[in-house]
Amino acid sequence: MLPNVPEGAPVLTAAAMRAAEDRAIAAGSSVAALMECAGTGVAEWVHRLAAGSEVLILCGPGNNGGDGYVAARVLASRGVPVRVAALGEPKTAAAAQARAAWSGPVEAFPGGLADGDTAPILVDAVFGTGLTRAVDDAVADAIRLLAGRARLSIAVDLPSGAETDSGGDFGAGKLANFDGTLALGALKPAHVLQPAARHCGAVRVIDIGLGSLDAVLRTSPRPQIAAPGPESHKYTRGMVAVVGGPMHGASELAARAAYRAGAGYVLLLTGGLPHPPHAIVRQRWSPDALADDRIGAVVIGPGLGRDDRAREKLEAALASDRPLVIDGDALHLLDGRLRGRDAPTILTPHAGEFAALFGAGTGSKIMQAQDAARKSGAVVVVKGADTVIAAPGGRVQVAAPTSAWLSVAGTGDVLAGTIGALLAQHVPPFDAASAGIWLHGAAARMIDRCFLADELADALPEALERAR
Ligand SMILES: NC(=O)C1=CN([C@@H]2O[C@H](COP(=O)(O)OP(=O)(O)OC[C@H]3O[C@@H](n4cnc5c(N)ncnc54)[C@H](OP(=O)(O)O)[C@@H]3O)[C@@H](O)[C@H]2O)[C@@H](O)CC1
Ligand SMILES: Nc1ncnc2c1ncn2[C@@H]1O[C@H](COP(=O)(O)OP(=O)(O)O)[C@@H](O)[C@H]1O
Ligand SMILES: [K+]
Repeated sequence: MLPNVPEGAPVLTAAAMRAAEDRAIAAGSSVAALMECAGTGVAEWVHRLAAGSEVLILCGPGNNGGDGYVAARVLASRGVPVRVAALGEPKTAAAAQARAAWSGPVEAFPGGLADGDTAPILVDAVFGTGLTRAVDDAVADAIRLLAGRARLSIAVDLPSGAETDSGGDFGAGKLANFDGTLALGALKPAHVLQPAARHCGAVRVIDIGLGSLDAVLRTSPRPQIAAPGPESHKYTRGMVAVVGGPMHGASELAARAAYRAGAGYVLLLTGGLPHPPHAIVRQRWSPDALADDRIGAVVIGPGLGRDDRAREKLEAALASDRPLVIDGDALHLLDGRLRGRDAPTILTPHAGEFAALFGAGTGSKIMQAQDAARKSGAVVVVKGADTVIAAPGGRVQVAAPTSAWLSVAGTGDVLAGTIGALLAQHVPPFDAASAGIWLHGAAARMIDRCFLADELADALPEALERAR
């Protein structure tokens, strides 16, 4: 049930890490002192996890390798059997110093080790945040082979070959899968962005003495959502209007999810005969249906269609002063129409909808989401296995990885309804998006097997219980 990365934690790019390191050094620390902290922290985790088994540490030429030498020395001093294999000589002063303090032998890597001469515990300290170009095939192949054969594999700071800021793969599809990654000082984007994130295993942060970190980017925190009090009634709990269209199932899912996420009243504007769940109030669409002041949020897009009638509904929703969640089909009809809208607006595109709305884009998913939020003036949720939430003012979060079982039809509709429920309770739009994604992900993690989107909606109350 625990997420694979810490929640509400700062996420620093390679440049921000260097700046934090510079600040620590200006305040009296040194690269060697930070490396000593990092390597000792790694050794403490490995000592606990190795339970006496032999550890093989692969060291690269930079400071990531330096961390590896420190860890080797500390582990050996605690009686753990350790072998070290290095990719060449250290190129930095701190790494050279760390290697000089390691009194054991240093084997050549990849060399003979590529044949699979491994140990039960494999520690990858080959490359970290300093990697700026593709890793040689022989090196990437060897790390993958050794990690695959180990009983437990741990990456120091990052899986070697991960691109720190974009989560890309400098290993040309050869990144190894690790059981765990020990992030030094702070999380980096590669711990939460795909494809790198899926190679990290469980990520834990080691404090290396950088002090408090002021990061724009964070992982989404666990929200705190209060249970209704005695003064609550159905309208104070939030009234959500879901604007439906020809694909009824999608808007039904959004409406059901809105209730399950705590809304007090859900209005489904499609018409049709009553059918379960009867709590959903069904009304025919009319352009003045959104005039009801009690409506706290409108969800539009799931099952809306893309015809003239859909356009007319979207126009009415945009013209209203109600907070909006715009998803699915409605995203395809937007055409820059958000301009001039003052009420809170949240866009929830998946990658295809995002590209259709904002173009192919360059830079990391985080930068693209920030850019889209700035241009549109809306909170933008770019969905996927690494969901990014960005606000027009620059605030940005990445959700902790959840469950790949979410990759099934209708889960986006459930998300739109979930966010709508929080928005209708006057939660500010960025926080409503963040909390909605957390509840959605927690529900998926709790089921943790193949499910229907309906079942995901029905698991939301249990997720709500965990957000108190
Ligand atoms: N920031 C902090 O606060 C602290 C950071 N610390 C640690 O430092 C790490 C960052 O260290 P780093 O900057 O020395 O870079 P690192 O990741 O070891 O790799 C770069 C080295 O590899 C080389 N190289 C690059 N690409 C290559 C390739 N394709 N194939 C082969 N070689 C290649 C490159 O050499 P080049 O040829 O480019 O001169 C360079 O020598 C960070 O992740 C953390 O573990 C802690 O110790 C203390 C506090
Ligand atoms: N591989 C995956 N791992 C984790 N979450 C995923 C994955 N694929 C999709 N999701 C999540 O599932 C939801 C799918 O939404 P969407 O693509 O709009 O589906 P639909 O339109 O069918 O409802 C999003 O919240 C997305 O983040
Ligand atoms: K590494």
